[in-house]
Amino acid sequence: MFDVEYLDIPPLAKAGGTVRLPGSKSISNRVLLLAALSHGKTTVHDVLVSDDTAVMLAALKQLGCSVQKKGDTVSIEGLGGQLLTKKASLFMGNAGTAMRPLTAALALLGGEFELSGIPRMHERPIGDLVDALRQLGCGIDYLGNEGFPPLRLYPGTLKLDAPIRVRGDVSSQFLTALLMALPLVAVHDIRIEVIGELISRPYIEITLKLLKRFGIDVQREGWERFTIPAGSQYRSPGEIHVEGDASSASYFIALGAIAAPTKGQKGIKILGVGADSIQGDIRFVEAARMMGAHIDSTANSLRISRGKPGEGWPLKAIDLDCNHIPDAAMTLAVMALYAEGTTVLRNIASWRVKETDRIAAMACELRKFGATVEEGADYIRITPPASPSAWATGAIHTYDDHRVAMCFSLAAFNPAQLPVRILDPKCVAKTFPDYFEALFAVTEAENDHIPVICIDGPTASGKGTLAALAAHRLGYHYLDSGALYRLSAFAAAQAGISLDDGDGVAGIARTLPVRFKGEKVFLDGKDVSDAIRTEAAGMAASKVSAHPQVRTALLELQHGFRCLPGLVADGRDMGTVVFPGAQLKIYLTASAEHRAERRYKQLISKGNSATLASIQQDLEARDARDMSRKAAPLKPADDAKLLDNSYLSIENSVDQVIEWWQGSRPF
Ligand SMILES: O=C(O)C1=C[C@@H](OP(=O)(O)O)[C@@H](O)[C@H](O)C1
Ligand SMILES: C=C(OP(=O)(O)O)C(=O)O
Repeated sequence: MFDVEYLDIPPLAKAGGTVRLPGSKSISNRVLLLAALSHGKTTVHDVLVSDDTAVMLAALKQLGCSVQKKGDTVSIEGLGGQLLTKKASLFMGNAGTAMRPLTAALALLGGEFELSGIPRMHERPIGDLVDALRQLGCGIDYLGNEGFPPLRLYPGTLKLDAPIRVRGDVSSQFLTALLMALPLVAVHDIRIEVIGELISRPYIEITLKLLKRFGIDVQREGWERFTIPAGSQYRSPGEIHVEGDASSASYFIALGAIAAPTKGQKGIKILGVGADSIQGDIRFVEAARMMGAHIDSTANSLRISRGKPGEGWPLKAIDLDCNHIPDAAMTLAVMALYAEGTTVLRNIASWRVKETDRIAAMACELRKFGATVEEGADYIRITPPASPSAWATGAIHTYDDHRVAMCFSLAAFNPAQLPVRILDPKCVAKTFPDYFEALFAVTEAENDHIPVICIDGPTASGKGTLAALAAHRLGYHYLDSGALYRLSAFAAAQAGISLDDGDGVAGIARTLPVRFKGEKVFLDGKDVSDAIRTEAAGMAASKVSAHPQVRTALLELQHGFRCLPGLVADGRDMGTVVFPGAQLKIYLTASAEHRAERRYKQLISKGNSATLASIQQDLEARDARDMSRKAAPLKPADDAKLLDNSYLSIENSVDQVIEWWQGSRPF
């Protein structure tokens, strides 16, 4: 997950490859709760691992359920409809699929419970569900605003003979909650009547299908009346698999529809959902086809490619009732930026009461790209920028809404080739923590568009720490090029090659199996961070780096680190030789005294003996050697910014780098 303040996505050009989707949120949370309510043990495979399922699992544990989790497999020992814990304070985050069904189940099972969430959860309606549960005799108080969480539940006297009426026009989750909870108390037939036009109907289909898997056969008449048969009993299916998330699929379906294919790839292949999906959002496929996407499907996979010019590309605008795909429809709003004509998405009033007011949010953010947007109480009308030059870009505010973050990443394919900034990208953790990693794995940018920040400077200037921290702040990759020389020397020595043998060392350097993780370095999977950071290894590195053959061999290896979304590279010739076209070059210095002092402290803290004077002497000798060598001598690039950190803390140095970087960005 990108745990950064903002993520800058460079202009993207192509897409291709295979995406394996995380598990469906709607199925995961339903199955976890049903497993907890059933008799017996249920093993759930391919469960979604995200914020929304984490709050559900935490609540189930608090309620006394035994939960074993190993990766995306969860085993739950069901409570068999009996709560072991009758008093708890449960935090539901912003998960509607946890808040609403747990409220109903706990209200009916009886006990003293408080259910709360993040501030936005306390603005998301729950009054219709509370009204229905109060008809049943459940004890429920509002702890904040009337009609909204947080709630206090307490035991009441259940009245189950009259039909239960529930409104269906604000959220289908209220009906889902009742359908999942009422089997717990179905001593005789229980009737539910839906008042008002039921929205988001396919989610009720998911509920009914999963209830069936757990032994409950709900009878229904259209969308108005549902009956839970007397004597219904939850039975664990033993093992159950969760499909990939069809709403999450929408971003990659859209990607295949708008991106030119990468060489050798036939568009995007999605594994985990397909024609057999029980999720309503699979019908996003139909909408994407209407807009021009080519989509083939199997039972549980999809393949998407962009239409030929004039036959599906640019996309065609659509006018669509999206009530059946409320979540995935947000993706259509961004696809509309690439369509000819005006797209209208209708019957989406529920957008206003989700993670944020999604109609207002989408309108505001789409306008940042130059689109003309009209919003109504229950629709949004989008006309894209008139020409490539009319496109603009901006920092996309994400309102703690995972879908806003995910769908606007697709704006990086804009024809003006502008980068897109996603603020607070970690909000995707609600349903797809590794969304951006998955996106970058199947997208390509033109090489020059992938940003590189170079930090060059003499030994002990602190450039490694600075570069690693700057990379961390920006979510960029990090290349410690000095380590490559150290690694080459280290690997050559291990292979018995003399450091004076330039060709021999170059042969090793060309295929170094190296990986950086923070400030740690791995060679062939082994952590060699300490082994290559000794003074001796530094001297050896300086020696091998003087061989031009070694520098050439490492050049290609270093270029390979320029990957999406960007790179921070530190070394001695990053800005002058390796990445001469880098977007930002910094030459970091500090006085020899300061550098010697830092190195001295480092050595002493590691238990080594050293004298300040000898360190300073070595350091000056190394500077002289690095600056006077023929191949890529150490010097600032002509366009480098000079940063003397003799009197700066590391935090201040990072802030300075980020400030310069920000200054070069169009946001
Ligand atoms: O039942 C479900 O799993 C869901 C129902 C939908 O909500 P509404 O019924 O409130 O539209 C949907 O937006 C939400 O992401 C998940
Ligand atoms: C509306 C959504 O979430 P929730 O399950 O919290 O309602 C969503 O995921 O788009």
